[in-house]
Amino acid sequence: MSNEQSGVVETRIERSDASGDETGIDAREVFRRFESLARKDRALMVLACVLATVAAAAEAGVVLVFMVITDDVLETRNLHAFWHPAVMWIGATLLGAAAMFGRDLLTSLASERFLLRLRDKVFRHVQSMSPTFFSSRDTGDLVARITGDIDAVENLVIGGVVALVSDAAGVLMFAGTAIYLRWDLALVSFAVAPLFWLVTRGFAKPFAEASRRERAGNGAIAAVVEENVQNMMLVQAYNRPSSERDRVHAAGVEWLRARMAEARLAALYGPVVLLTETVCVLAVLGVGAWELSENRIGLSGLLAFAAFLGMLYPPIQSMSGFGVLKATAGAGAQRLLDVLEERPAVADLAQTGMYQARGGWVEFDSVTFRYPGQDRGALRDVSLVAAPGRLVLVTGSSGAGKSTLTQLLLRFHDPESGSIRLDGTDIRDLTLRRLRSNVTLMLQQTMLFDGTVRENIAYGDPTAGDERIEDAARRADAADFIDALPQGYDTIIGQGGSSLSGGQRQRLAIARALLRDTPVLVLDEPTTGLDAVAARKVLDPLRRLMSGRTTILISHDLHLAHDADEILVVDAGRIVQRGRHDELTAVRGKYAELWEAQNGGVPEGPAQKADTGGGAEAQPSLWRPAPA
Ligand SMILES: Nc1ncnc2c1ncn2[C@@H]1O[C@H](COP(=O)(O)OP(=O)(O)OP(=O)(O)O)[C@@H](O)[C@H]1O
Repeated sequence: MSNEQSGVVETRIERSDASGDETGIDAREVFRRFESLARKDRALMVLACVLATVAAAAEAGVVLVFMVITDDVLETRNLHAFWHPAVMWIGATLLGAAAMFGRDLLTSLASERFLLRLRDKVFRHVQSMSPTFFSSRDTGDLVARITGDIDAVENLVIGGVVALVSDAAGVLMFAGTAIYLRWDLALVSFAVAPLFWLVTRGFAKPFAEASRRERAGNGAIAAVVEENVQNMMLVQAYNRPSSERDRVHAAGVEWLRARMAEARLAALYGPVVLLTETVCVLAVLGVGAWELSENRIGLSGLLAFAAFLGMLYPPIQSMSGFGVLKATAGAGAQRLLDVLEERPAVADLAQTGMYQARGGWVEFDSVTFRYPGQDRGALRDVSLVAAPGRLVLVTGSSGAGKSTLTQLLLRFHDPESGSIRLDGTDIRDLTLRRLRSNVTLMLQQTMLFDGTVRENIAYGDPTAGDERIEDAARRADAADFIDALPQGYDTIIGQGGSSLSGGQRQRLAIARALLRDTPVLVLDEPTTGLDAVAARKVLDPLRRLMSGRTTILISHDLHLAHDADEILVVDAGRIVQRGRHDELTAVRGKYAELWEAQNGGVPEGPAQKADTGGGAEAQPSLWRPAPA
């Protein structure tokens, strides 16, 4: 699979040369990296450019007609000669207007389609990243990059290119017309035109820096607001609204400063350009006045030429402004490429091994793994075998490496050494899609979407009909509470299932997993965070879910210890004990300690919630029969 197909983008970025510097990347680099997305709309852009040229030609035609009117009507005071050029004027204006309409429409279409492709590409890339990528970034800032900074790139790659061609056509047409009308005055007007270029060059760097600060400020606001919205209950419960407001305000002040820097520059740019234009017009008028005194030009001819300069200079200004556009686009593109240049932790290669489903054998063979940038291995020389239909319980203190096991099995990372096999095939030889379609992951934090109950269950198998969805809900013991909801299966449950209790959310997740129906199941702390009653209610559905599947159950809570075919105790990345519950409680060791901490005669109540090692809290044993 090519890099493009897998959504992996080349990582090498040539930082900008002298014209770009640390404020962003060079425009050529922006084109090189993103031009391929514009290729499909090349015909649209060419047509837009042709129409832009027609519009410029029509405007130049208007100037010529104006000259005819000054020479043949005004100079000679001959009204009869007025009507023909007047009709030509209207015709040229209509043609120009139609061409401009087409140019703007086609440019917008090409721009929007480019944005659509770029957003899809960035999002696909983000989707290929491992959990470490997301934990090391501010979500709000990431969203701002995907939604906001892509505009900056489009402004250059599509809008900028059409505008440049449009302006260049205008300059050429008007310059040609100027030479045709008065070559001597035209040469004077060309000689002073580079002043515009000098002005823009002076503004480009400060504009780029201001734009970079503005984009970063925008990302920072999004990050703080997103974090607050996510954690609003905590903020309110801890009486921290005012300090959080201060954070949002501080980010807002930073953004305001950056916006004001941009506004100052923009406000200054206009008058400086106007001044430059005045100097240019005066230079032409000066030479024109001299020619007038020498009787080489008539007054009306000179005034008409001066009016014509009003048309020649705007496209020159606009072309010079392309430098500013390049600089600001470079700043946005840099932020986007910061995301795109991150490599996914695993490469999704074409399947090489001959995979044959054998019921879901999971094997870890001397697996060692270290998170990027960490000195200590999160897993060291871990081996385990989970046979089809068997339950392997992995327990241990917090930070021991239990969840890392699941991350490796789903290939969010690859081991440093050793191998993991599914049904005898190394999982690196399977496509991610094939691997993950064999494994269902259920996390402690139940992931639900803002949709109906039905949609959330059907996420496990989008092809499932109502009957299968409702059957899954029944087997997950969720049918009763769903029926009691105002609109039953069509009730919208809010973002993250916010209108449901923790136990209800977990039972929906179980229904979804039942529907998914994969041979391998990975449960990461399925009862942690639930109170004793809610946890007890999910045990039976969990057993139904695990029945007949290879299950790796990660848990501090030993509620299902008796069900486990094998228990692995992980400590500091190593498996320090393994066996069945009875065997492990019969010897003194880490497992017996964990078990006793939860069950060993500790009276019910707060004491039982002693931390089993710094992570999730232990809960009262669920093995005692529930009160009738
Ligand atoms: N993304 C990460 N980057 C760096 N280190 C990490 C990352 N995720 C986990 N770790 C480290 O790896 C070790 C194992 O973490 P892991 O989450 O597997 O532990 P755990 O046993 O599941 O803990 P808990 O029971 O608290 O969830 C810990 O020392 C942790 O700090």
